[in-house]
Amino acid sequence: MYFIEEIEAKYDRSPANVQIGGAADRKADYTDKTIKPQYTMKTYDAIIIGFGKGGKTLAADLGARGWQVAVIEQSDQMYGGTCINVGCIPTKTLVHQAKLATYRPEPTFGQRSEHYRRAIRRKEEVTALLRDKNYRNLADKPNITVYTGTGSFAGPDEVDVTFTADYPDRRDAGTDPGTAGSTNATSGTATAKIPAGTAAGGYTKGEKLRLKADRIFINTGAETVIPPIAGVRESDRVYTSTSIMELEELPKRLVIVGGGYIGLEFASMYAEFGSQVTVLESYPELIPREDRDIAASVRATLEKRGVTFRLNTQVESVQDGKTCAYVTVRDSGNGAGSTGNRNTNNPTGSGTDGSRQVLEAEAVLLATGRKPNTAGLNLEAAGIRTDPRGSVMVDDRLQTTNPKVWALGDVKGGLQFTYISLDDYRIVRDELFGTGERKTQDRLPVAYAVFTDPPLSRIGINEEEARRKGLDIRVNSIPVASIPRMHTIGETEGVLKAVIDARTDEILGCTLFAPESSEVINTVALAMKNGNKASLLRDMIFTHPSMSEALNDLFK
Ligand SMILES: Cc1cc2nc3c(=O)[nH]c(=O)nc-3n(C[C@H](O)[C@H](O)[C@H](O)COP(=O)(O)OP(=O)(O)OC[C@H]3O[C@@H](n4cnc5c(N)ncnc54)[C@H](O)[C@@H]3O)c2cc1C
Ligand SMILES: NC(=O)c1ccc[n+]([C@@H]2O[C@H](COP(=O)([O-])OP(=O)(O)OC[C@H]3O[C@@H](n4cnc5c(N)ncnc54)[C@H](O)[C@@H]3O)[C@@H](O)[C@H]2O)c1
Repeated sequence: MYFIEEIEAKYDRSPANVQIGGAADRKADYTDKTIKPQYTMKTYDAIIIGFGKGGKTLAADLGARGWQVAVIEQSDQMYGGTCINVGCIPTKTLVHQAKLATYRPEPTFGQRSEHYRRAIRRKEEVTALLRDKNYRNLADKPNITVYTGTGSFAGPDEVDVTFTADYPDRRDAGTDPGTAGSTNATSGTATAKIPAGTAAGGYTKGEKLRLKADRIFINTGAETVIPPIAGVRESDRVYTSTSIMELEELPKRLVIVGGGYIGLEFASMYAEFGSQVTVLESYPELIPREDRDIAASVRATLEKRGVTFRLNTQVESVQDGKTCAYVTVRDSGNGAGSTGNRNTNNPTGSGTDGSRQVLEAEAVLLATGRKPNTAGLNLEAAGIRTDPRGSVMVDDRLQTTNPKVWALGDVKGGLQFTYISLDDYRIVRDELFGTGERKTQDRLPVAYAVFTDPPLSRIGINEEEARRKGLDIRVNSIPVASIPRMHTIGETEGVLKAVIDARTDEILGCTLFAPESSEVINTVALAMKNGNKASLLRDMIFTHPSMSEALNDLFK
């Protein structure tokens, strides 16, 4: 039932000033004065659904230009979005803490667990700080309203907010006097406060409000894919990347389902914290988009840290026991690609049944991909179409199939990185205030980094792609051990690789599996973006001793 009907049915009366659905001329009869006409429609210049990177940057920009902006965020623990709260920032805080653990390894598991607990606390501090900062950055602006609630389309230019937290401030919706300004809007460690309003009253959790704007931006991000594995939803020991970072007990044995970005980062991190880690990947190859020599180097390095890889492996079920979970796995085909030490050195292995095996683990992490967050957005009501993967369909300027609505960040599919969402904001900004020429294709090539230890960073095409395309290339590869700087810090594992056009000297791609590569790849990106030749990096004067100076040799 549509919400206004729900309220009317509940109280058997019609609001005085409802402007929705032709109800404005209905008779007002509020005998219960505690009932507020909070479903009066409010009009903004822009509505942003989701507090992600692109959306929050856009909100601040529009606010600074004097627009009236509504930002709708479903959770008071998610101001600032995925990156700040459950993505890049908490993971990289933990990756750093895990690295610290390797400098002075604790002798007992108990001591390693204590370090892990401190690391989780540290992560909480960092995310709480940034969450609060992000909240204030928008909510403290006079013409930006942050609604803590779920956004859902009610029409082509209308969005309903269902409040998920009490909202005491009614400065811009208000018809009721009341209190404002002092209520803590959050729970847990974040302590962002709802700012004081000029008029007050507020909404309670579950209440609804309708907003209208000529420009609406969807920035609702993505959520973990929960694979159809028997028992995963029932088990108390199965985690997502979000929930495992709340786990305060270091798991002695951790099984990770999925060997992609999240799988590898968590495998590297938890191995350094002191867990015995097994990665289960259904695909026959690890990180299939990378050159095989790079994948082999990543795998060998993580195996040295104690990670066990099982490729071509299907997870059949997860069942909780008294002290651990039992993960039943089955090797597909001939098991080619499974790690050589399977069944002999697998720390989690507890028994076999033909090609089946049962692994024991204190925790199981699902790292099986992320899908666009569109459930509940009621996109059909606004004529917004999605593709077969559920991503909001956009053109190269991010406009959806509704000309009043744009989509930014993970929700529109494609590359899922914070800096892509930020660049989406730039495209929208250009569309609204610039020449309207900036497009999604303009940002290529895009670099990325997987924060294993050492990180794997890449830009452009790799050797195998170049050869498949029949390009005339020169491939340079050097081991990390050849870089003086790496000896000074005692980290000599990894490899650097560059793909260069043999005729034009153009840089086609670069992969760095090396310490500090998540920084150095940006230098290569800059050169590529500027159309510089490989000779620029070959002859560039870099500081010494540094990781960057390795580019002199790599681009020879
Ligand atoms: C564990 C992990 C590690 C990562 N590490 C990195 C990294 O190192 N580097 C990197 O670049 N990227 C990383 N990413 C990816 C990165 O976090 C995302 O690409 C990025 O945060 C996406 O931002 P966004 O703008 O799409 O929206 P998000 O930041 O996802 O924000 C969407 C917001 O919308 C809210 N929302 C959803 N539905 C509704 C609704 N109906 N109504 C109201 N609000 C709603 C959500 O609560 C959320 O706060 C990582 C992701 C994960 C999960
Ligand atoms: N450093 C970074 O920038 C960073 C870090 C983490 C995440 N992210 C973003 O988050 C996104 C999601 O990461 P992700 O690792 O969850 O997804 P992913 O798509 O990178 O990897 C998922 C992996 O799980 C495997 N898989 C799927 N179902 C399986 C099953 N049932 N059993 C075994 N294996 C299975 C897939 O074959 C794949 O290798 C990434 O695409 C990335 O954009 C970025």
